[in-house]
Amino acid sequence: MPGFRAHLERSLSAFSAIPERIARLGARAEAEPAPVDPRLAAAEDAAASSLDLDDLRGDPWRLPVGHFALHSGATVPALVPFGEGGHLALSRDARDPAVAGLAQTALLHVLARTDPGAVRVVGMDTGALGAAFAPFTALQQAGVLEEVATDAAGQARVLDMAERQVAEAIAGRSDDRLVLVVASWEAPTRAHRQRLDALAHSGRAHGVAIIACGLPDLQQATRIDIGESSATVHNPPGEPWTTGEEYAIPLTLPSVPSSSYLASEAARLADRAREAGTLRFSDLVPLRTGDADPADGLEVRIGRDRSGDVALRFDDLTPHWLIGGRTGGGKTVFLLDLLYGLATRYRPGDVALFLLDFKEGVSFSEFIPTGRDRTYIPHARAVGVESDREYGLAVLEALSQEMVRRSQVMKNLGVSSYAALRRHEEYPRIVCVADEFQVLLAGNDRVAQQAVAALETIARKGRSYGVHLVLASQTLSGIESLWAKKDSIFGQFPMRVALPGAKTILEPDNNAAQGLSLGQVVVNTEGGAKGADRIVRFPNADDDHMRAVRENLNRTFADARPPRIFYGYKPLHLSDALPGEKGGDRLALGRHVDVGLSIAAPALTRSPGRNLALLGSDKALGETLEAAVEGLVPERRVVAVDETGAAVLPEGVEKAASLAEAMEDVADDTVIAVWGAENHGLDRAGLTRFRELLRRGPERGVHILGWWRALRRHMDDIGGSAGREDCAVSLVGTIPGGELIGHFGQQYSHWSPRAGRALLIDRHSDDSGGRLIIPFTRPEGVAMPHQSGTAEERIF
Ligand SMILES: Nc1ncnc2c1ncn2[C@@H]1O[C@H](COP(=O)(O)OP(=O)(O)OP(=O)(O)O)[C@@H](O)[C@H]1O
Repeated sequence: MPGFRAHLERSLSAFSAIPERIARLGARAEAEPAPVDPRLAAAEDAAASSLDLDDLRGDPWRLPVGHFALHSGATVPALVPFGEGGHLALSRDARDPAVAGLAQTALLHVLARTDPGAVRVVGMDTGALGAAFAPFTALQQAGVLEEVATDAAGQARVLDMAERQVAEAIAGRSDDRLVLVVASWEAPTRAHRQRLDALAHSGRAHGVAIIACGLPDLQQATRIDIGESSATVHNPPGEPWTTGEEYAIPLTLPSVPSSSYLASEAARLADRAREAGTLRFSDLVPLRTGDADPADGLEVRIGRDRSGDVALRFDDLTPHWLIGGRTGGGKTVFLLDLLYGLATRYRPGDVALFLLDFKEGVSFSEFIPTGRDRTYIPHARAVGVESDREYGLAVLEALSQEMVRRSQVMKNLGVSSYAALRRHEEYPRIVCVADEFQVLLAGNDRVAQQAVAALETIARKGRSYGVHLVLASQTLSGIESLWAKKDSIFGQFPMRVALPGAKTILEPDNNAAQGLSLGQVVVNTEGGAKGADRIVRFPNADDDHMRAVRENLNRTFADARPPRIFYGYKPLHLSDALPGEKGGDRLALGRHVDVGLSIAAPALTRSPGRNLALLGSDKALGETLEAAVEGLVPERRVVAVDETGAAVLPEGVEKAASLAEAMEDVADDTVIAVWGAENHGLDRAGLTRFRELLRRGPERGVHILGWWRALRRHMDDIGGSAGREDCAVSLVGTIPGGELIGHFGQQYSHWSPRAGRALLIDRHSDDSGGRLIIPFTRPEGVAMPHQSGTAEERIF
């Protein structure tokens, strides 16, 4: 406002001439009241009337400190420069009610004339235990008055905060101001005093303004000496009012404000701050759908800090993020803010989300269709709910493969960055979020090792191909595999997001996350380094708004497919299989734990060894055999032998009373399925015949599918290691990996049985170590046949 500034300078220079004239009156002026020189009075009045008091009073950085009484009897408000214009230093501390009143009024003056959030306040009152701030409880509750120090530890904290403010301003990360009000300061230590002086020195230009009561010698301050009946104002540091040291017209301090006035004004300002600081989910996540360009990075608003809205980026500088916080600290909500923000800013063709949740509970249910709500986020390509570690690994490996694919395309196009690739091909940026990712890396087993390797590849190279990781965890301390690789992997995660209770997300010497409240987060884009922190407030998620966003997205992108969902806890049934996934020579056993949940269906071809052994005592394997058989009929002739008495045989299956009967004159293209094969009751000749069928059957379309509840019995029945190749496909249930080594080999020792999963070993495939599958089980509600006592007796 150059006009105003020029006007002010003119007015002030007129005022500054007055004391000079007083000075010329010499000693007479001091000795006894002289008759007023009418020219002086006229000059004072002229100067006073030329001031635009409305403008001056509206300036937050002109503190009202009382008024000057002119010789004519008129008064003019004293408004001293503050902030960049200097600090304010009063000769008495706020235990003097007049001083307290002045400091309190000055503070309210600043807050009332600046935008909410533009000024933070901290205080010290060690001499009166915070009494000077008592009327400002509402401001404290609203977070405007951030801390009042009443002891040495508090003083240190307040000085820390002010120093951080200076550092942030110097680094260009904040443009708000911090007002430090020292109401009283009992016996400051030398070190603390030096820190205050340093703050006074550099704070003026870098965002810290001090009102110092009882510290008249503070540097860079307009000093006011308070006498019994009046006060004297010294020259403001940046704006001399007079050629002398002090301003000769005495100052009358403002009358002491009532505490009820102070409290009601504080409450008004607190309400205003609260309202302005409340960021709603709908502010971050608009209903309309955006089409921002992902070429140079993804940007998403996640909340607000002191200087306004905060947007974070996935780009070359912050390609991968690490998020931490205690349970209940708001991690899920933060992720919802982030992901819904991305989904409303970018088209599904430009951003692809892969969401993995390794904890119990359904964090990502807001992205997928459910029974009650068919809407979903079309950007989500794959969602793992209570994911197996193997599923997480499969997703990471799929992302690595996608990077390889993109690298080949980029090579062909002669480009070396994702941004350049986007000029030719519309590959989406990929954001993969793994919640409680430490589960994936727990221990030092095969999955952990492979997951670390995949993470490392993506972390190192993802930025070039537009692939980004967000790893979230309640704790990082248990992640042995990752700690071992700490430097190599964590170094690739410059973006650190620390929620309340986060321990190891920031550097060990950085305690910025301490004292965060729910809804606040520390964002640090320098790998958690101390001093690079922004405290950001993010909104709570809103179910109704999320649903409205999903509905809108589903309307706008009606062609987008729903995400592939992996429910770690849900059983699968053959009835969910697509027509092309079963029948013919496909033996549908379940689904692989992979990104596409591909069908696990070994082929029953005429090659040697194409027989199946289901191994383990869990009843679910019997149900898997039921599904396998059901998938074959009616295309294949199936003869079933149930030695358990518990099988539910599908329609169209022929029954045989025993394996011996089933093996009589077997026609070509016949499948023999046996439940409880260890109870076959074959004699020596029968066993020979059985082994012969295993060996020679497949070439004429005859296959044996058998469920053995004991591995040793299976090994004996097929003739030990000599018959191993005759049964090339095995589905292993409850048998621990250690017991598999003898028959299958060392590479299967990793298998640890668990409910709802089985290990598919196909000696003719390339999968070293087998593949984890979710075997098909019997749909609930299928009646068990009457169980005969004899059958039961034979099992146990
Ligand atoms: N910004 C916020 N403002 C207000 N309330 C919030 C905010 N963020 C989270 N909450 C509330 O805090 C509670 C816990 O949040 P959330 O479920 O996100 O935590 P979490 O860290 O994911 O916990 P857990 O890991 O145990 O699931 C919820 O009731 C949520 O509504």
